[in-house]
Amino acid sequence: MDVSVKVCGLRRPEDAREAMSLGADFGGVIAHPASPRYVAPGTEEALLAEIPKGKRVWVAVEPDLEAIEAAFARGFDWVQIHFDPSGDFDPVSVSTRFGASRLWLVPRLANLLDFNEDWVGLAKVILIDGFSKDRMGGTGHRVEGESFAKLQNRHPEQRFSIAGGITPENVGEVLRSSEAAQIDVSSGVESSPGNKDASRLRALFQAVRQAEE
Ligand SMILES: O=C(O)c1ccccc1N[C@@H]1O[C@H](COP(=O)(O)O)[C@@H](O)[C@H]1O
Repeated sequence: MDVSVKVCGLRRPEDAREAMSLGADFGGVIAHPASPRYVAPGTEEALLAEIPKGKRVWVAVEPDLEAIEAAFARGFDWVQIHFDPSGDFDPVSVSTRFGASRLWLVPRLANLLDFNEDWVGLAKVILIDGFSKDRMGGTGHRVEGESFAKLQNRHPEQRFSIAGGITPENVGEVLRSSEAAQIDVSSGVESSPGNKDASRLRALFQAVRQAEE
C-alpha cells in the first residue's frame, strides 16, 4: 500500500526542499508560538515557495476563524487544527464554515477510547498524535499502533493519519502495527528542534518505501 507522508515543523526553506525532493506528500508549517518550530504568520513566503501548491499544511492550536481565513489567503491548502475536546473549541462550526475538505483535525486524546464518533466527517483527515499533558502537539510521544488500527477499522469512511515520535528506526513497525495509510513526522527527522536532518529524512523515506513493498 502507498503511504502518504507529511513532514511537519518545517522552518527552513532548504529542509522543505529536501523533504519535497524525497517525495513528501505534505509539508507542515507550525503556527503555535510556544513551539520551537514556530513560523510567524505572514513570514512563510520563502518556505511556501519550496512546498508545491496542494501540499501546504498550516498547523495551529485552536485558531480563530479569522486566522484560518488568513492562512488560506496566504496560500495554504489545508489547515490542521489541534484542539482540546474538553475545552471550548468547536470543530463543528469550523468545519461548517470552511468545509471538511480543507481541514485536518487533531483532538488531544490521552486515550483513543475517548474518540468522539461525531468528529467523523468533519475533516478530510483526522490525525491521531501522541499525548502529553503539557503540550498540544509535537510531543514525540508514540501512539499505540493496534489502537489506531482499531479506530481506522471502525470508521473506514474517514481518513486517519498517525503521528507522534515516528523515526526512521521505528516507522516500519509503526506502519505494520497501525496499518496506517498516512503518517506525520517531525522531531524524529530533526538534528535539533526545528532543524531537519537531511540524512534522517532520507532514511525515513527509504524505510517507508521498504515497508510499502
Ligand atoms: O511540532 C510542534 O511543535 C507542534 C506544536 C503544536 C501543534 C502541533 C505540533 N506538531 C505536530 O505534532 C506532530 C508529531 O510530532 P512528532 O513527530 O512527535 O515530533 C507533528 O507532525 C505535527 O503535526
